[in-house]
Amino acid sequence: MTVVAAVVRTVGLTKDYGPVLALDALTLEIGPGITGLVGANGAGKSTFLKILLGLVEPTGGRAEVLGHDIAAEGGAIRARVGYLPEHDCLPPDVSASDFTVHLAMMSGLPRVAARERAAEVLRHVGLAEERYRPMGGYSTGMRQKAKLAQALAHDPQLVLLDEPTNGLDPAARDEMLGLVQRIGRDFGIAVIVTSHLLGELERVSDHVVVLDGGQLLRASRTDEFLDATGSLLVEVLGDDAQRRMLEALAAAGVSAAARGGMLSIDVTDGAGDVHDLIRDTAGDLGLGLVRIQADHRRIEDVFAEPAGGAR
Ligand SMILES: Nc1ncnc2c1ncn2[C@@H]1O[C@H](COP(=O)(O)OP(=O)(O)OP(=O)(O)O)[C@@H](O)[C@H]1O
Repeated sequence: MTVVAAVVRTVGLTKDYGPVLALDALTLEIGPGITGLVGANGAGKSTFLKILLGLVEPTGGRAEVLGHDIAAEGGAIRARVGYLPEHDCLPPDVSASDFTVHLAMMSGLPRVAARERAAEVLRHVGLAEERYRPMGGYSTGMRQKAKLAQALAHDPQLVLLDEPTNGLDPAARDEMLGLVQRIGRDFGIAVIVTSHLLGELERVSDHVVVLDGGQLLRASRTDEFLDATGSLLVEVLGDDAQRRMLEALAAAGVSAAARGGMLSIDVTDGAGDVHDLIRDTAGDLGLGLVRIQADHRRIEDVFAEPAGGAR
């Protein structure tokens, strides 16, 4: 059996910025693959990534990245890890090509190899055409791609992506999530990607880690996380559709509640049976069944539950 080493391991990792406790004794292990790091604004996600890179010093605890101790081996870590920072960091007068070549050379690649590598990563992120234009004229989506390209320039084993979908419209967001998925699945690079939206990360992550107030709220495989939701969202159309559907389901012993224009239906006792029951009930009542979908948990719902894992 292959033993898969942890990509990141922390023990009691703590960071206070004076009175603000950004990370509160965080003990955590992150494996290979794509890990979504989720939490509300201020939960400590950016601080966590910056500590792993040696950009911020912890006030307590310890951490290892790819088996290297952050306190003693920052150089070795930065040589193997790529970073997409949350905030804008691109010089406006420089092209994505020059920027990426420059960073690849700073990481130790000779000029010719750096040029080849930059062209390759810029093509991967979809900036082949525009790569010679100054980045000041780029759209937000293009800027995020340029930030992603520089994170990949030195062929890292792990990339830390801080809110890569921030400020993107839905199409650009989908494209960025597709790129994140390719980096993890096709290139075999471990990815830790943050967002304040669980919904978008569950699509691409193998694992999800939820931080709240600098503490670990939950860490599990994404499919376990989704299973734990235990409910379906159902949309029905017709006269007084929601009330009639709720009554019929209650009579069949299934608990359900109205949520916005949808019904949230408990399926903890067997999703297959409940699917059939919903379809048949809507049919019997002469209602149009528009859709049945898994009830995707929102971050607020996770925070509303007691800490300590799945229900
Ligand atoms: N340099 C700093 N000085 C003082 N407080 C800070 C500093 N950086 C972060 N904080 C505080 O630490 C807490 C955690 O911030 P952090 O940026 O790590 O969270 P986050 O989950 O990444 O949120 P966001 O997405 O808003 O950046 C917040 O309360 C923040 O205000």
